Amino acid sequence: MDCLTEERLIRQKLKALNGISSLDFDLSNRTLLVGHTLSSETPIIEAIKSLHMQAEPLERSKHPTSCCAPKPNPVAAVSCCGGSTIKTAHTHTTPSASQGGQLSIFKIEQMDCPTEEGLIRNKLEGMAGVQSLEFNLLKRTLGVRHLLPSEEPIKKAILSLGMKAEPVNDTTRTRIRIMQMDCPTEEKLIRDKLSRMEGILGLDFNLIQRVLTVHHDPEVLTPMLDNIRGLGFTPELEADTAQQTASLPAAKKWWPLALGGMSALGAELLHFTQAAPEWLVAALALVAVLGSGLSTYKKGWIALRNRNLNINALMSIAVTGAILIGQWPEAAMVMVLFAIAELIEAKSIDRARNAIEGLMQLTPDQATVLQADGHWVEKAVNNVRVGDRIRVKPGERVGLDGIIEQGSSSVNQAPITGESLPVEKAPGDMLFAGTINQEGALEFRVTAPASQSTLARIIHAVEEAQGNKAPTQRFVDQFSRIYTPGVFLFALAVAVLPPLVMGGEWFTWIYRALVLLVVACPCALVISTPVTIVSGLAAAARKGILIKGGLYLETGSKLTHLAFDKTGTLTHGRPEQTDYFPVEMQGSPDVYASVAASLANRSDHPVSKAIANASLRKGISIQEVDHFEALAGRGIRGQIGSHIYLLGNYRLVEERKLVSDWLKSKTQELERQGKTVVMLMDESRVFALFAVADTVKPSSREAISALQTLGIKTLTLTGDNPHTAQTIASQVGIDQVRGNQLPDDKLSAVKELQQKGYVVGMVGDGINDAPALAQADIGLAMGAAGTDTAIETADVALMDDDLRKAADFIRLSRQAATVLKQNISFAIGIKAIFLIFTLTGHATMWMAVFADMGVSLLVVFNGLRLLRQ
Ligand SMILES: Nc1ncnc2c1ncn2[C@@H]1O[C@H](COP(=O)(O)OP(=O)(O)OP(=O)(O)O)[C@@H](O)[C@H]1O
Ligand SMILES: [Zn+2]
Repeated sequence: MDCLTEERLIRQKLKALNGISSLDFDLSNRTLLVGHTLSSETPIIEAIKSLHMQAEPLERSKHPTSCCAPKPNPVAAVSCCGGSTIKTAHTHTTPSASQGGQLSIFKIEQMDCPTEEGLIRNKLEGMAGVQSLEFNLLKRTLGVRHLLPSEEPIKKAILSLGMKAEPVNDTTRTRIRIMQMDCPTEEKLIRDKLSRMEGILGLDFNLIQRVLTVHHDPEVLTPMLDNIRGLGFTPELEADTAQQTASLPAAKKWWPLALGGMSALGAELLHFTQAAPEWLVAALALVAVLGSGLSTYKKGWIALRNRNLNINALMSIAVTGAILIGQWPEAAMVMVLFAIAELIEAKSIDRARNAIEGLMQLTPDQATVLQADGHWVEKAVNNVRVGDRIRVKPGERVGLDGIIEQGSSSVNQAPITGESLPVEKAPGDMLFAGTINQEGALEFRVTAPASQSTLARIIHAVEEAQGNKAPTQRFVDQFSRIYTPGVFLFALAVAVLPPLVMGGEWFTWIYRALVLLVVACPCALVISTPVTIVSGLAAAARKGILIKGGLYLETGSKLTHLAFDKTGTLTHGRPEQTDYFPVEMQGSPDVYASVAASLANRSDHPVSKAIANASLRKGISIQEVDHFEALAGRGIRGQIGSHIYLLGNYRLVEERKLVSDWLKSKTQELERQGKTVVMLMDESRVFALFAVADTVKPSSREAISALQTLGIKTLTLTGDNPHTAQTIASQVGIDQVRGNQLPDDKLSAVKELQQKGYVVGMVGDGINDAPALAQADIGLAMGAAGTDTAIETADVALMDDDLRKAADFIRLSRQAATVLKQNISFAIGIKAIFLIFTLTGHATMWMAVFADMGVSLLVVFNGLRLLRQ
């Protein structure tokens, strides 16, 4: 547990347990303090285990606020407000036996459409020892969590489906000799560093041989070596490195299909004109079927052997059937049309896939790096290290993430934020890989290796998102699992029942049954959904909206409420001090200003920053602060000299019973002007009053009205006081306001709406929003480009600070939902029509294939339309 993702997971899991009163996360120490009334810690540990994390109890809490006297036997006792400190180990990169399974990742080149997914799922799901499967059709990888002693049975099972599974771990296992590494201290250092890296799947230390074996993604090799060097070690790659690069699938030959097409046309023509003997027609048809359909037959046979009725099996049966009843030209035409349809579909899916890969090509391969001797050298970006200094010329694309050290320029950040209006950048500002420097030369210091740049992380997240299925996708998968066998059985009945029972003609009814087989193909349905979702995700990414899965893309269309926090979301989050009133005069007013500034200087909270900055600008001196502490939702506390001071809001003054009439009316007056008031006090007196004011972002107003046009109810949940909150809310036009919200209040506000049946999104940026963001149906993070965690933890990450993107997201979601609905009703509608036509004898087989192909193409193109958004 070392990032907000895990915090969120655990929070959601434990919330469901009865008897848990509080959760206190400390990510930096990987500890979690649980306040609970449970008789033992076992349920907590079990719950965490179910998340694939390992929790070890450290001790009973000696928390000062605990109402319990220390117990003689702290472990056995049941306490009224027991606290348990639990240490969790981050294990999702190196799974251990204790979580019940091992994760093997395979690359399967032939697996790129839902047909293959279904085939593999059927085969593996029933297999003893297999626990769960995770498909990623875009990356063509399959993750299998299992209890098997080796990966061989899995590989075999996949091979029996005609596909080849390459274990990802084996393709990139690198042995690194590190001479300085011979004791556990060094092991821990390296383990800590590397296990946090993306793309590292496992670490094996051999301290005797001083060799570290790493299972990793090929592209992280360089940054990994750099990280090891960064720890002061000299890694040497072993000569016998077992590194193989997975071979690309051979390009499909086009001539058999062309030959098949010509032959099919020829057969049809000869048959129609009766210009040639029937055996020639049959021969031509056979050439057509074999030329265009051999691979369909192969795949169909494999599917049938595995008792799976996929499209290939259906087509093989239909075509064979047509041949058996002597419909040669028809069989040929059907097979050829089907092969062409498959080809076009594959190309269309590639287009959706490439839309994401296209994002990656935005970064240049080379960067100009400053050498120790003062020269500038062109280097591959993959070899550039964190800390290197890079130069970008005007008009050049930035190769890596970094912080500007020299020069100023305007930068087009559209590849990251989707906003093509250039942004002014000066020393100290972040620069992102993939963005375009416009008129000035810039020099910057690299802050992340190429593989970990913001853009790389966006692409990675979009790729992962594809594995996170939308509800519609699940529905379609399930539907097609029933639909296909259903129609198949129906076709069987149509073939035999009318001739047997009603004296129908065998030929007619068998033919109709064969047409039904073609109609039974759920291809259009199955294919349109992922294409639509991927297109939606890619279109969003290009606009600077990172959606973390089809689920959120779809849920976005159902949102009824959107909640915002105020600071940094509606406002700029950079308040300025506007007023200062010393309450008690003792010498110069600067005395209290200095005390307040000293405390404030220690905090990152925008209110504190404003107060510290105001004093610093006036040249007021800052003093040493001891025992500094943040008081959530209230303010801060610290010791200066021998005296303890507090700086915080009215709630803090009330709690210390230091309220006076003057203070109350002054505070309210300032708050009504939209200012935030904090006071400097100790335990017995209030010394001074400060007011700070934040400005509303011009885009917020527009964003709120755009949301209201979309019919979304807006509401503000803020830790700030209700008066200020109300003033700011009316400036931007927000419907509802709740002030004085502690993190838990924000969470219950979201919950309350959800219990009324609403679908709630929450936009926030601060720590105080984390619980509410987790509770919301969709948690949106703002300004994600600059922060590491936002991209990883939010459900939807808006790359810049522009709230209008929230409206864009909802609009895109609704479009995607519409396209999904259109596609599904269109696909099912055409099937229904054909069902009737077939039974009444109006449909021929090739019409069915033609219609099926037409529908498939239409729905795929309809899905791809989202890309152009
Ligand atoms: N470190 C701090 N320094 C000064 N004042 C603080 C500090 N922390 C909290 N406060 C006071 O407590 C109030 C609530 O703080 P909190 O962090 O919960 O919300 P916020 O950041 O003001 O608003 P939002 O919830 O919209 O982000 C602040 O408005 C401020 O008056
Ligand atoms: Zn993690």
